Amino acid sequence: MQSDTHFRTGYVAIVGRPNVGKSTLLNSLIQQKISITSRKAQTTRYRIHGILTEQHSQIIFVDTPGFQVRYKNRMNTAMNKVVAQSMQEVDVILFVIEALRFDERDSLVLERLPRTVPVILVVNKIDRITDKNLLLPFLDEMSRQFDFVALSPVSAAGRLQLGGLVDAIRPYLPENPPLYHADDITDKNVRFIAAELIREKLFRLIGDEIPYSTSVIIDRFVETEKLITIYATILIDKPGQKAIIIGKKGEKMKLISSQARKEMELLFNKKVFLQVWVKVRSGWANDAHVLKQLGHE
Ligand SMILES: Nc1nc2c(ncn2[C@@H]2O[C@H](COP(=O)(O)OP(=O)(O)OP(=O)(O)O)[C@@H](O)[C@H]2O)c(=O)[nH]1
Repeated sequence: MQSDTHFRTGYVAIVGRPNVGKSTLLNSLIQQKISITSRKAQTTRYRIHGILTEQHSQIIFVDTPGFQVRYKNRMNTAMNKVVAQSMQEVDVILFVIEALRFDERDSLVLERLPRTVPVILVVNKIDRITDKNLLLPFLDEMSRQFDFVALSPVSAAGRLQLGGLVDAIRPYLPENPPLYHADDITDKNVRFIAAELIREKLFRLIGDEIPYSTSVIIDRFVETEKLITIYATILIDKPGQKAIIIGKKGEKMKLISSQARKEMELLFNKKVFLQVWVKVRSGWANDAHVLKQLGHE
């Protein structure tokens, strides 16, 4: 039997430009839907821990937000700070790019990688490659750009070669006992997860009309033995956005609430009563008080 002293536990940051599949990768690795995914860019706003516990190791993933370049406000500054900070503190960095694609936005992230932490290049979406002969030269070219400790081609969505990625991470984790119970999937509290689920439904069901500056606050979260009661508010910038979110006869809002509630019930394994309001809060992304409620400062 292997002694406990050989158990490895460490922190891993997932970085990369928006839309390369960081959230999908995290979800596939921990096989739980915690981090928000969407076809749109820049939907991840928080630092999220996903935990993968195996027989001899525990990997604590930090899902960092995409680099915010579109809008300049306090929210983005706070987020960039989170990215920089989480990159310094971890044991391994996964730098995620798309297969056969490396543009200046990837390059911007690459330039900001610390030299003091081992970096694994994760080449995602390999399921999309039609000519497999192109992969090797691409990996070769990438390995010239930075001193990666490993190159790991995967498909996060297709769950291809994820075991290889975990094997590449493991040697760089320090020998430590596990920090979390094996059943823990995240150290974020349930209020946060509830807010993320509502936000994901917003992005999925409203489409392009909904700006990225929209956010969700959980006003009340009461859990009893049989039921969780949640009151949430969707904060929007402009009064005009309210009608879009609520929809004709409240149809959109109903759909958002009921889909979010169903997922919460699955995840929390309990009946959920969910009430969602929409409020206009002009310029909220610059409001220090709101940022604090969202856990940014
Ligand atoms: N074909 C394919 N699509 C993928 C794969 N992984 C992710 N995607 C898709 O790529 C899109 C972006 O994925 P996300 O996981 O939200 O990307 P992200 O990097 O977390 O994005 P931000 O939150 O904007 O930083 C989604 O539509 C995913 O379904 C993959 O392995 N193959």
